[in-house]
Amino acid sequence: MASHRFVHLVESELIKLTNWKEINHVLEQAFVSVSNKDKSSGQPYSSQPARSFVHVGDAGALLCMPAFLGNISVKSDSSQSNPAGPAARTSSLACKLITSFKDNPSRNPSLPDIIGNIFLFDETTGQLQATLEANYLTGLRTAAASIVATEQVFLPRIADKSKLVLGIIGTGVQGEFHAMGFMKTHKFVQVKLWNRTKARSEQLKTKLTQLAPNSCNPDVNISVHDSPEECCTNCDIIVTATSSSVPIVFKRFLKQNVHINAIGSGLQHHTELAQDIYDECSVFIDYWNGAKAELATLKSTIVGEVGEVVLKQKVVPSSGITVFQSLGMAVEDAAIGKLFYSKYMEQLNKGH
Ligand SMILES: NC(=O)C1=CN([C@@H]2O[C@H](COP(=O)(O)OP(=O)(O)OC[C@H]3O[C@@H](n4cnc5c(N)ncnc54)[C@H](OP(=O)(O)O)[C@@H]3O)[C@@H](O)[C@H]2O)C=CC1
Ligand SMILES: O=C([O-])C1=[NH+]CCC1
Repeated sequence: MASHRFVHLVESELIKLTNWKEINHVLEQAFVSVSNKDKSSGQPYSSQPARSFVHVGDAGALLCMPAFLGNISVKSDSSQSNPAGPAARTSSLACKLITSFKDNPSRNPSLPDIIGNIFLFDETTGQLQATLEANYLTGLRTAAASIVATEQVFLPRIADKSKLVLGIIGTGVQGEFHAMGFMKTHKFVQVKLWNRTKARSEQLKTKLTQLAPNSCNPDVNISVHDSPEECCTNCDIIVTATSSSVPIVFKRFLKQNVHINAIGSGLQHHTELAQDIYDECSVFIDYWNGAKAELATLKSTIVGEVGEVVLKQKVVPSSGITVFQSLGMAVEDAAIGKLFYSKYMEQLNKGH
């Protein structure tokens, strides 16, 4: 067997390699890959079954998320050494194993709700190439998925993009990654925060205030709110990132043209928003295979996959409420795993 080098990438290493534009670029391709049914089209393609769950009583679950992602560029055309040429294409074979144990944050000492690793394989030989700690990467890729979905589904209908207000409902790990990713890549005049435990949204406000000078709007106003209603008022874009099994956002809280990225999961993956929102909105999803399994009880109009929008196979509404119902999918992990591994190896080969 050919010898090969195996690496384990820990969070401190991954933090140094983080670039939101590159992450959004590979996430967009992950979306495209699941909607592209024509391998010869020159677009990314993928193979990804619905993920499997092993439940540990009521305590938690182990999720197994394998995927193959073909014909992706980990660098955008503009960021490669020869920007005039097409970005080099590669592929990624990966499996994320991740546990979710809802009581972990309240343990002493506290532990994350989700704990995972991405296993990255050589796509020619099948050898294990790398393992990457996946708590940080799951935060990044879930936020990037919401950012790409917002760009595709919502921003085309907004004429003036200079006065946007962002609301974050649930300022845990995911809420924090979403606030940071959106502020790094889009201009907001205000970022509004609400969390069940208020101290946690105050802490995030402090972090975001420090980040603001390096965000798209150094003068952004960051505010903490006492109720989900107060937080959602006047928001253009909302992120719900809680483990609530009962609705916390209702239609009466919302502006007419709002876009919601609903990423949290309680007993079901669609419990954070009230039925009166689902009765009226257009829902976009990450992948049909997952939605058939995990959104079977959702009563709403599912328009299509975000990748179908990128490929112009589905049209987005020109007004009204839109929801990106994010389940999270294995190709997102395969994409971000390959991006970070490639960047790490490139630096290693340059002798850094
Ligand atoms: N779609 C996707 O791709 C992904 C989805 N997720 C899901 O996102 C959610 C958040 O994950 P993460 O940020 O890592 O977890 P954290 O434990 O860091 O945060 C959980 C958040 O949920 C809040 N919360 C929990 N229960 C309730 C409730 N009953 N009412 C209101 N708020 C509540 C917590 O508030 P408090 O601080 O008061 O406890 C906290 O803000 C989880 O459901 C997770 O499964 C995670 C990864 C990927
Ligand atoms: O996609 C993902 O990694 C997860 N979705 C819910 C918990 C973890």
